[in-house]
Amino acid sequence: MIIRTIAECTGNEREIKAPNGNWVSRRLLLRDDGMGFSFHETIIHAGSETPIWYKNHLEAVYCVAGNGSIEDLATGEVHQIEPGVLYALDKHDRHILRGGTVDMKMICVFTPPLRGDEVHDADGAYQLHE
Ligand SMILES: CC(=O)NCC[C@H](N)C(=O)O
Repeated sequence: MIIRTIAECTGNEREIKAPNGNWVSRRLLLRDDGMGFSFHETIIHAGSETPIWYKNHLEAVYCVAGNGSIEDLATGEVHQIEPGVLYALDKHDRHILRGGTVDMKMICVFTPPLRGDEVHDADGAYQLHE
């Protein structure tokens, strides 16, 4: 059994900050934990705008605090995000994630699991690692 706290994933190699400052991700479960997915708490900063395209991963995201929106770039639809809202990128959906008036706290699950040091590339994707 794995027991891990958010404090243990803060201020060390499990905490990854976006190079552009838009988000911080605390990675509670990673590939080496052997669960088959990774599990993160991500803070999306208020007012930020991040184009994302996880072409190599599926991601589910559940909002537990704050507000913002997600724009589906295939349809142009914009969905508001607030606590209790989940979105799942089941089609590797290209999107723009926007922070709202206050920081958003999201719980994120990735499959395949992240190794831990990933940051977005120019397309807003994470690379796959062997
Ligand atoms: C919601 C989202 O994808 N934000 C970017 C960071 C990502 N969740 C991560 O934890 O690496």
